[in-house]
Amino acid sequence: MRKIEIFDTTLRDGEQSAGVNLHIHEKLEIAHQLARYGVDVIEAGFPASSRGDFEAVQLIARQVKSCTIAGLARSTERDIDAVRDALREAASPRIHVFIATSPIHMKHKLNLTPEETLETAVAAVRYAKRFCADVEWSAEDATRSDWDFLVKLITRVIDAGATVINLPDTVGYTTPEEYGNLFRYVREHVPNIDRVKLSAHCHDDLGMAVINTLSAIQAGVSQVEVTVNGIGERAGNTSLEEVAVALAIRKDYFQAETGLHLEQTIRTSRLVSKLTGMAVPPNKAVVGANAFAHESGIHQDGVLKNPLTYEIIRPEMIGLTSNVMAIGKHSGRHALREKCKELGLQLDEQEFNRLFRAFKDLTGKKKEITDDDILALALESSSEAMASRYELEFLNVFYGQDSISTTTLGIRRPDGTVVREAATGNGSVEAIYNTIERILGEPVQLIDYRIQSTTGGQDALAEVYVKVQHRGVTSSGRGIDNDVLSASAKAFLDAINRAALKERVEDKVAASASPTA
Ligand SMILES: CC(=O)SCCNC(=O)CCNC(=O)[C@H](O)C(C)(C)COP(=O)(O)OP(=O)(O)OC[C@H]1O[C@@H](n2cnc3c(N)ncnc32)[C@H](O)[C@@H]1OP(=O)(O)O
Ligand SMILES: CC(C)C(=O)C(=O)O
Repeated sequence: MRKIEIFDTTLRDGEQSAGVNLHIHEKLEIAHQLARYGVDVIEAGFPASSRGDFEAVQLIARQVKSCTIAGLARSTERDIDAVRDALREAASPRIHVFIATSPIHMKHKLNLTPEETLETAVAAVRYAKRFCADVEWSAEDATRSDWDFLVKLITRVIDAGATVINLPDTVGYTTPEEYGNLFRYVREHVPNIDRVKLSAHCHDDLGMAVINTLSAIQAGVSQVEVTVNGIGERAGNTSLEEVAVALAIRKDYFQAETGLHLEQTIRTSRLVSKLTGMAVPPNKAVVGANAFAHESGIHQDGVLKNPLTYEIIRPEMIGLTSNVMAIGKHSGRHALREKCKELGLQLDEQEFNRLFRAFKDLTGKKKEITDDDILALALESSSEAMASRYELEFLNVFYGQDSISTTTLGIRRPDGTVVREAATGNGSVEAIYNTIERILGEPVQLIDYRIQSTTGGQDALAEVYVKVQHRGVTSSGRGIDNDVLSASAKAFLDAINRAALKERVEDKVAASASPTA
């Protein structure tokens, strides 16, 4: 099994993400976590770019001793001096120097001829080597550079003392096959290539950073430059966790492994997301919130029977405690039954079927179904509540600012007949309650009315509690709906149903207590 070294550049290239600016202590916290994760090299910053970056690299070099600490420098003595000074206390320092090698960069950005670029690169490596044994050299925009020119450059910088040669796909332009072939070409044509490690560094402009990096591994590179959550300049860099987990899961295919403690993956991802303020998209491979969430009934059934049916990565591998059964529109009975078990709900078959129907209805009205929603629906569907109920059949409310609220409402009686009535009130809720009273033909006194939303968000369910007195019996009721007025009507009817139930029980008790003739 080949060992692939992880060169993490979250603190340098990752911090180049637009809008990200890490405080020195945040950088240190990330560096400690990267060390815990087991990366081989931390590129801690670009010391010449600012006082803050210099101090961050210096602090990390002072405190993090289990990894190589690298600092980036342009091919100038001033930049190299800054890296040297920042890394003075590092246990294992690396100076990383770069220069662009593509025609467009040399001509338009550096204003150098290829020959001048070559001489600058060699001089920079030679200078860096005076202070540090470990010198990485990068050919910026290598994938748009002339391959024979690269061969010439690489040969010379190795002679000047480079220990690692990095060929970045700076603008995310290459393809997997092309990038692999570039490394094969360099390995075949650079005579002293055996003296160095080869490194890949990719950007995600065309969404191919990870696959290009994996292709480079197949072509023989032994170091990959990556960032946590794939953050970085423009569309970002190669995502560390995607490469690491791909190598672990497809060990059989890549025949390569990292020294990472993969169970630190989620913790590292969340820390970087929190400190950079860059949210991880829910569908992001490995670390996205949905990466281990199963929604559809057929998948949930499969995973409940054997997780391997739909899960190629075990959640524990990356530090999660379990997968997620997202209960929603596409869920089936197996998943709902499992959820009930998890919530401690004991339902008989009839109650469960009622709950399942109510749950499916709710998914038509509400995007996210929470545990509270299920608990509320289960209460509504219980046998006790279902016994001899008055049920709301339909409800129409007319409300206008300067007019009297009017309700037309239908109730299904326990014998199955539907009674319709209309009434007015000072407000919509009063109009509803007056209509129900009229249908019952007897007064119901409202003692208390409370409303709350069971869940957050715009599509939250309304939960109404009422206390009523009906035929001398006080009882409370509860109604849940995504409409406040329907929930109010349901709560009122629920309280009346419970009052009737109580009355019957009390009658029974009284009857059994009275002497028979
Ligand atoms: C592909 C990459 O990710 S490369 C790393 C990118 N990272 C950064 O740029 C870090 C943040 N940068 C900064 O803070 C600033 O750009 C600094 C401090 C580094 C430099 O700032 P300034 O001196 O004002 O220069 P500015 O950024 O405007 O221009 C870059 C200069 O560096 C030169 N340059 C670029 N790359 C190199 C190189 N590898 N070697 C030598 N010179 C280089 C450019 O040609 C330009 O030179 P010029 O001023 O003679 O035209
Ligand atoms: C400086 C190099 C390593 C780089 O970040 C790139 O080319 O993308």
